[in-house]
Amino acid sequence: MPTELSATDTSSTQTKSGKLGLLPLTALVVGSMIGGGVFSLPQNMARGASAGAITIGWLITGIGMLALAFVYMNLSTRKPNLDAGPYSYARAGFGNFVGFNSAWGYWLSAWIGNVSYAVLIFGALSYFYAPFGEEGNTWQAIAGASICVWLVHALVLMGIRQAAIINLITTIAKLAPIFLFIVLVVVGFNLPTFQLDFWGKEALTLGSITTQVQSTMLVTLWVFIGIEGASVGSGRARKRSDIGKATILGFVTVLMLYLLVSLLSLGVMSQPELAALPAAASMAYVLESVVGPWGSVLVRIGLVISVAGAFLSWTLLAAEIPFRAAKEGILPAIFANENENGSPSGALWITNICVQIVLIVTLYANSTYLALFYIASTAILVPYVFSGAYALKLAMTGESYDQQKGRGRDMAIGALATVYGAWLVYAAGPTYLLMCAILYAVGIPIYVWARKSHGEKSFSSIETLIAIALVGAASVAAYLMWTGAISAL
Ligand SMILES: NC(=[NH2+])NCCC[C@H](N)C(=O)O
Repeated sequence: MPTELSATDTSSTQTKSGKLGLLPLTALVVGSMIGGGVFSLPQNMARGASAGAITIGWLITGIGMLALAFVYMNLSTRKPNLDAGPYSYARAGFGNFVGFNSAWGYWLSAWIGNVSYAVLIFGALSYFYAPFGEEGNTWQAIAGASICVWLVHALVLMGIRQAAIINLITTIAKLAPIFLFIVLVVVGFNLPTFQLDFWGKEALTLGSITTQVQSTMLVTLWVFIGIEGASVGSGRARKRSDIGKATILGFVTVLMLYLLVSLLSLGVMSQPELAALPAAASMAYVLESVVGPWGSVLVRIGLVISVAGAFLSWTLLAAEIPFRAAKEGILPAIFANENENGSPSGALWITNICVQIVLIVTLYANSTYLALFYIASTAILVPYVFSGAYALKLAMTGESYDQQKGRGRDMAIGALATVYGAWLVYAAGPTYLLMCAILYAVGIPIYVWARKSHGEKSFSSIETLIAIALVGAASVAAYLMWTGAISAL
């Protein structure tokens, strides 16, 4: 195949079984990002921000996330052997301990996100069976969620993979209600409602524009998680040039859908009204106010199918990442156990036991979908920031570049993605960062255990410093939680 010889790209993965054209590739990109977040966007965005601030929030996210999308696209062609996702990039660029934290953080985010999915599904079902509760965290909901978790667990142990047919059904289930929502809400759109307090100056609770924009950042991050998976499909592209096009096309499509869902809602209900809606499945309430109860039913059915599909994908991923890391000696060997069906059973068991524990915590702490996905969003920042930084490092050192061509551009993209990541760390705010520090600190002994069992040294001198800082932050966090000064859940 001629593509194999093209000058700057070192990848050979694109040439294998060139199958997918531009449209299916784009669908793959779209599908990897849209999951459950979109169904709650109207309330989640409006709860702390006005229409003006929300627009700025999407603009910043659009630029930052596109940079990240390019980073992954670039890295997947430049380093085709590093195919275990963000974790392998962090490790290649910054050593074992950073690599470990990247895998650990990605794993945390994946399964905590799944807890939020479980709560979201049962919250949506409360319309049909009230005892589940609008937040999906009553004992009935948690019992139902637990049963579903172990059902999916059993299916994956039996060797179930994400089948094309499941993908197709869930893609239709998520896109159909979104399109219909947009069309119907355009009809119900009322310009004066939309223009009401456009910058949130009159609302006493919203604060400055920066504060408002900041309040949207964990939400916009959440709905774009999965962007790192978009480059995974690149190995199946028919034409190499389609990969870039599909990434941009898919990305812009998703951004447009999110923008429309969140902004058009502000023309149906005012910002304070939206903010007062239940956080989970708020799209259902908005559509119901335009077309009546069937709108709510439609959104909820779409949500359940879409999120169930996403739950399965993220269960597979949550097991796959630690499985790979364990195979490379970065996590304890138990994560690398496989059963006779070729499923990563060790990682799967550990993951779903964690999911079960946090589901129970959710019941007692009365945690919400919002709080849970805020933690999942914050947790993924480490793998994201280090992916950007790795792309930046490659472009700066010239490693994997045969010539100067493209280095300047890649440096800019890597820098942009890293800066966006750093801004997100700031925007996440101390509560969620401290909460995550505890979750990351728990990983340290596990890392030491993994290295010890391989008879290897755990930390270099700089890694020791990182570990000490992490333990320090976690201690502060634990103390503050103990005194009740912070509570994230
Ligand atoms: N279970 C997870 N960790 N999911 C993360 C993906 C979130 C996805 N972007 C969504 O909007 O739903």
